[in-house]
Amino acid sequence: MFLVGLSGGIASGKSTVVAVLRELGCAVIDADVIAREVVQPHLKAYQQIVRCFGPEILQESGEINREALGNIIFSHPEKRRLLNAITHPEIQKEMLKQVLKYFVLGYRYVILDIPLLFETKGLTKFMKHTVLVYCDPQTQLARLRKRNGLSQAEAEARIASQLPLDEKRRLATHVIDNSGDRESTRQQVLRLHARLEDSLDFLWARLAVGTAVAALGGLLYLLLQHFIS
Ligand SMILES: CC(C)(COP(=O)(O)OP(=O)(O)OC[C@H]1O[C@@H](n2cnc3c(N)ncnc32)[C@H](O)[C@@H]1O)[C@@H](O)C(=O)NCCC(=O)NCCS
Ligand SMILES: Nc1ncnc2c1ncn2[C@@H]1O[C@H](COP(=O)(O)OP(=O)(O)OP(=O)(O)O)[C@@H](O)[C@H]1O
Repeated sequence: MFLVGLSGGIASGKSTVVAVLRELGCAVIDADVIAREVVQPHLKAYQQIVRCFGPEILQESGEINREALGNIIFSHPEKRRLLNAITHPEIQKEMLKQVLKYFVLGYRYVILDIPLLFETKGLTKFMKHTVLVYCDPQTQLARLRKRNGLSQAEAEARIASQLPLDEKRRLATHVIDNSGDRESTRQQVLRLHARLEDSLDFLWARLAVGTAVAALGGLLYLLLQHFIS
């Protein structure tokens, strides 16, 4: 089994690409979804967040007010580091559990959608492939502002809280450019999917060659034994 790390920048189109991969039957684990699950009331991370950020980041229901927490952490790097230190270990544990689940279910590769893949030290070494969902800076800013209803300054602060996409682009083994329309992105995802499936064929071919060589070696050994004795 191998892992494929998928990343991008905020609002660069990761979910849009993942939707196509899921349609194609791929197993995908979404770190943003897990990040929401691990901060449910009464879990360890929830209690730590309330202790560090105070009850003002809670909704009346007791759940975390994500908008309020986002406003704090995207404008204060030290608060962001604190939130990351609380949530990331829990997110990583849950992701590992889900990888094992897919392994047991017989999936031969799993796609991990991790927004901070390239920012998190040592994470890419577990990935056979890394995919960057790229988007040009003006389009990224416009899509983020529109989706989240943010001012120019708020959107820029969120983008600046991550490594620039041009830098991530150099670190990835595959790039999907989502600056254009959805159909152009879909075509690129279909090509990526074909390559992932091809690398599976390559793995099976290596396994088959390895088995054949071992079998021939065994046969040769038996023949030699027969003729020597
Ligand atoms: C700050 C929070 C409450 C904002 O919640 P909200 O529902 O508004 O946004 P959502 O979770 O859907 O994230 C949207 C995008 O923001 C970016 N983002 C989220 N957290 C961070 C972070 N700590 N640093 C930089 N970018 C981040 C990512 O690109 C992500 O895809 C939430 O993102 C959070 O709890 N973040 C900390 C956990 C984390 O690092 N998540 C990223 C996946 S590992
Ligand atoms: N090719 C496209 N053309 C037009 N709009 C798009 C395109 N791709 C994505 N969008 C829109 O841009 C916004 C961001 O896309 P998406 O949610 O896929 O990004 P993301 O990287 O998953 O975001 P996040 O940072 O929240 O995880 C969404 O409102 C989406 O509908």
